[in-house]
Amino acid sequence: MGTDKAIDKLDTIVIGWGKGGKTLAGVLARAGEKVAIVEQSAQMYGGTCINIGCVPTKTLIHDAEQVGGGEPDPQRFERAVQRRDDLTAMLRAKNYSMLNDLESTLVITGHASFIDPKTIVVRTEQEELELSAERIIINTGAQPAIPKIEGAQITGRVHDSTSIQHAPLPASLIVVGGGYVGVEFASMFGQFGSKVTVLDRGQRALSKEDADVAAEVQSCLEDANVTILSHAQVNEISQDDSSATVSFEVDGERQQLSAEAVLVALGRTPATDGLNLQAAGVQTGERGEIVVDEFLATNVEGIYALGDVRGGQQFTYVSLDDHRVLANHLLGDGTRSIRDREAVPYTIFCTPPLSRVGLSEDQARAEGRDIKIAVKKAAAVAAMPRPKIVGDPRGIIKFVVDAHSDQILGAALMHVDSQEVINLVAMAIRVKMTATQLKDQIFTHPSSTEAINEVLGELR
Ligand SMILES: Cc1cc2nc3c(=O)[nH]c(=O)nc-3n(C[C@H](O)[C@H](O)[C@H](O)COP(=O)(O)OP(=O)(O)OC[C@H]3O[C@@H](n4cnc5c(N)ncnc54)[C@H](O)[C@@H]3O)c2cc1C
Ligand SMILES: NC(=O)c1ccc[n+]([C@@H]2O[C@H](COP(=O)([O-])OP(=O)(O)OC[C@H]3O[C@@H](n4cnc5c(N)ncnc54)[C@H](O)[C@@H]3O)[C@@H](O)[C@H]2O)c1
Repeated sequence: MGTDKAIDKLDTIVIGWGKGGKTLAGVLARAGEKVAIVEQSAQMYGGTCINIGCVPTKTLIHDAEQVGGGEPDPQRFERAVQRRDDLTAMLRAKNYSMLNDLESTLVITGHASFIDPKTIVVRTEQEELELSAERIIINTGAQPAIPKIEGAQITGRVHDSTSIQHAPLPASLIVVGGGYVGVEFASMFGQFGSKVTVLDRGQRALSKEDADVAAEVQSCLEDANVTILSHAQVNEISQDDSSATVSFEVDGERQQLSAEAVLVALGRTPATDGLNLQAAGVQTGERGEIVVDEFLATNVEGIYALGDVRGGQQFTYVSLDDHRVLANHLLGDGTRSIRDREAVPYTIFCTPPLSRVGLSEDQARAEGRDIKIAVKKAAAVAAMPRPKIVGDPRGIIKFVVDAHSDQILGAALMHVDSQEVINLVAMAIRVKMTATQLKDQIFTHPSSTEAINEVLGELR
């Protein structure tokens, strides 16, 4: 698929098919603009989320949860991989036609780089194309960070989050990095039967979470065949025909572990290499991120950036909201800004999922706030039969509330369906609902949401 339409003069070029950029391309085209979207790989129409990020990983996690541990079953894993591939192929094709079917949108498959502030060159499989437009929007996402660890190059038994999705089910796996990617893959492979060890340099697992919440996650990971080693500073990775070995230090003591495969998950770096931003004069920051103002404008007139490439929180829904800010700035009344976001929640899809919004107890205390806490293990919530019905009553539910105003400051929900319930809590925070008002809402039954009635009754 390449350039099958001729559009004489472009108004906007979008570089990279990320969530925000593709949505904005559609909005601008429907508003009458002539738009080109440039994506470097036909396997990436639709961007990271649907091809190598959220959707494929959550599909595998869902299927792993149906297995729930035991001996590795490669055939079952292969069936899950096939289901994932079918789903991502369907979404990729749909994404392609969503833009390509628009009369005034040109889809170009090739790698883009700047020649000057209004012009890019696109290297397709067949040719080099020069494209110019008054407005250029950069939405090239992020890529796995390459750590300064000897032997950490992605080859053979050493993987990043993309390559491991195409590797056979390992009997044993070492995950370097206990962040989102590390925890999700550890939990997933553990439930498919791999013996998993996570090495993280943090003081304890999930060190950004309160100790009681992190302990619950760690306990559920242990149920899933996963061991977490904290304070682990990885120095070297080596591999041969049969295994890979990771050398690391814990409190100055040198240790080694071997496994069939290693996953390196040490963050994602804004994808600005190869864009030749100097030719356009676009300013970047310390991590290579494109520097933008609150309306997503770069320092160069007519050039904007959105999504992971501009630094900030790396979530699909943040990239999507970036598109709302930019659309409002370009076509609307200009009142939206990335600074007006409040209570942005997140979910780490371990099993059961951990979802968070706002302040943790530790953060609230560090800010010197006078707070009340409500906390209960999910299994102890009498009026929440849903997790028991679906067979996983594990987890913890915690609310942090201002002792004087009764405003909800934050929540940590770790239980079945928490990825849904957290959105309701986030909205309650945004509309400034008090904890008492939220506690007394009517919720459906049997649902996971109704735990809120009981847990918020425990505030003290
Ligand atoms: C394994 C994994 C799981 C994740 N799970 C979640 C999750 O559950 N929930 C969540 O919200 N977020 C998740 N994320 C993060 C989320 O995927 C990203 O934050 C989001 O996809 C970023 O979107 P974006 O709009 O910045 O661009 P992307 O979707 O990253 O798109 C950028 C596109 O630009 C293309 N490109 C790059 N350079 C060029 C160039 N020079 N020329 C042409 N094209 C180029 C790339 O090929 C890519 O398709 C996950 C990420 C990973 C890696
Ligand atoms: N469910 C989701 O929303 C989801 C899922 C996956 C990824 N993501 C996004 O992708 C981004 C990247 O995820 P990630 O997990 O790669 O990065 P991350 O920043 O979340 O985690 C990296 C981890 O590696 C550890 N670390 C760093 N250097 C180390 C070293 N040398 N030795 C040992 N440990 C080290 C850090 O302490 C940290 O815990 C996330 O920030 C997130 O925004 C989101």
